[in-house]
Parts: sequence; C-alpha cells; structure tokens
Amino acid sequence: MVLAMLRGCRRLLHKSKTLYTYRIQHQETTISSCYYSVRHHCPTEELRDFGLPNTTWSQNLRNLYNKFMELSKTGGWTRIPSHNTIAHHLEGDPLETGIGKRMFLRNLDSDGLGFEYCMFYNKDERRMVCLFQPGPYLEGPPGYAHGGCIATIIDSTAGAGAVYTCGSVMTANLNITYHKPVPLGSTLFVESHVDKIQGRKVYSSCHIQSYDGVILHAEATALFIKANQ
Ligand SMILES: CCCCCCCCCCCCCCCC(=O)SCCNC(=O)CCNC(=O)[C@H](O)C(C)(C)COP(=O)(O)OP(=O)(O)OC[C@H]1O[C@@H](n2cnc3c(N)ncnc32)[C@H](O)[C@@H]1OP(=O)(O)O
Repeated sequence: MVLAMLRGCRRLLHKSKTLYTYRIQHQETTISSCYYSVRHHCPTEELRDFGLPNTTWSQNLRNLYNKFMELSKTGGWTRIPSHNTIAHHLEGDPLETGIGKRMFLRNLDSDGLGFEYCMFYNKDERRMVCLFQPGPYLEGPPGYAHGGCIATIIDSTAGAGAVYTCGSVMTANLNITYHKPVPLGSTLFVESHVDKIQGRKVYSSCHIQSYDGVILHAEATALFIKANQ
C-alpha cells in the first residue's frame, strides 16, 4: 500500500515536471509537488501531538473534545494525531519532504495564537470533524477571522477527510460561501463529508458552525483528485 502510493507520487512527479528549487540554510534541495497522504507510523523521534488540549483551549473547545473522546470509546470516531511537520503525515522520504518546513496550520511556536484545532474521523460515515479555535493572529476584519484562514481550515478538514477515506489526494477545486463572520477566539465545529467518489475524483462537502450549532458560518464543496496508483 505504502509502496504503491509512493510509486503513484513518483509517477505524477515525472508526469507533471513541476520541480521547484528551494535554498534552505545554504543547502540546495530539490523538491516537487506531491499528493497528500497519511503516514501510518512516526519515525523514531518523539513528536508533540498538537491535537491534544493545552491551556489556551476554551471551555467550549474542551467540552467538544471530551464529547468526541467519549464517542471514540464506543467506536465510530477516532482522534487524528496532529504534528507540526507535514513529513510526519506524508508517506514518502522525510529527508526529501521535511527539511526546514512546517505545516501551514502549525507554523507558530506559541499555542493559541493561530490555528488551534483537533480532528476526529468516522470511517463508516466518511466524516471528518475539526474542533477549531481561531487565535488572534488570524485576524481579518477587526475581531474576526480572515476568510483565507476559514478556507484553510475547510480545505484541511475536507482534505484530511478525503485522505483518510481514499488515500493520497490533492485539492483541485474549493467553493466557499461565507454566511456569518467568525469571531476570533470562538469555538467552531467544522465537519466534512465525502459525498461521492468517481474514479480519481473525490467530491466532498463541508460546513463551519458555532460550537453549539446555532450559527452557520460557512459552507463549502470541494473536489480532490486521487493520486494515480
Ligand atoms: C492539514 C491537516 C492535517 C491533518 C492530518 C492529516 C494529514 C494529511 C492531510 C493533509 C490534508 C491537506 C489538505 C490541503 C490540500 C492542499 O492544500 S493541496 C494544494 C493545493 N492544490 C494544488 O496545488 C493542486 C494543483 N493542481 C494539480 O496539481 C493538478 O491539477 C491535479 C489536481 C493534481 C490534477 O492533475 P492530474 O493528476 O494530472 O489529474 P487530471 O488527469 O488533470 O484530472 C483527473 C480528473 O479530474 C478532473 N479535474 C482535475 N482538476 C479539476 C478541477 N479543478 N475541476 C474539475 N475537475 C477537475 C479532470 O477533468 C479529470 O477528470 P476525468 O477525465 O477523469 O473525468
């Protein structure tokens, strides 16, 4: 499975011929675009799991987290680990993909300032839930989250849902309707669903609600393309 995905990635890289050259600490490293996939085990080093509660989490976020942890005990839902380097989520050579890079959503060194979130996956229902608290560094309109960060959390939730359902994918299309501004520091319930799989195309939908489900902040549809096997 792992080897097949890697081969799929490599074939794609040859096909697309999209090679980018990065200079990192005076060392030139050639990397290329790659489908996102899930690493099933971590390398030997101990890594922090950022999807666990920390002191910046609001009570509402903790309550939702506890609710899904309870649901996890009876099967159905599984908490998804979250690291700050994509190399530890990607299948592939960590030396090639990981040097000097951070995951966009985990690129701040202080908790609570940016994307504070955890995810839970339900395999049978093909659903991914993200419990999200946007920090003060995500400001767009005064006091509210930037639309780009809302797009990011939608893409990441629906993308992770597609990855956990189908394996390696890339986002090809994302359509978002913003209904209500998202207050910074609020607790949000983001939920995605894989609606249809047609060949390599994975169609998903996603919405963002307030933690109590009263306010619908945004809705989206997305198309992900599976890696060639
Ligand atoms: C982060 C959270 C951590 C949680 C823990 C899990 C960790 C792990 C999860 C990570 C989750 C990250 C989620 C972020 C995901 C990105 O941010 S991805 C980055 C943004 N996206 C990109 O950069 C993609 C850029 N585009 C491309 O590279 C290429 O166009 C694509 C999308 C790979 C497709 O190219 P291709 O493989 O050559 O496929 P191609 O043959 O062109 O098309 C295949 C089929 O799709 C159709 N198609 C392709 N594009 C489109 C389109 N735009 N519209 C409609 N149809 C299309 C084609 O018509 C074709 O249809 P059929 O003929 O089969 O019917």
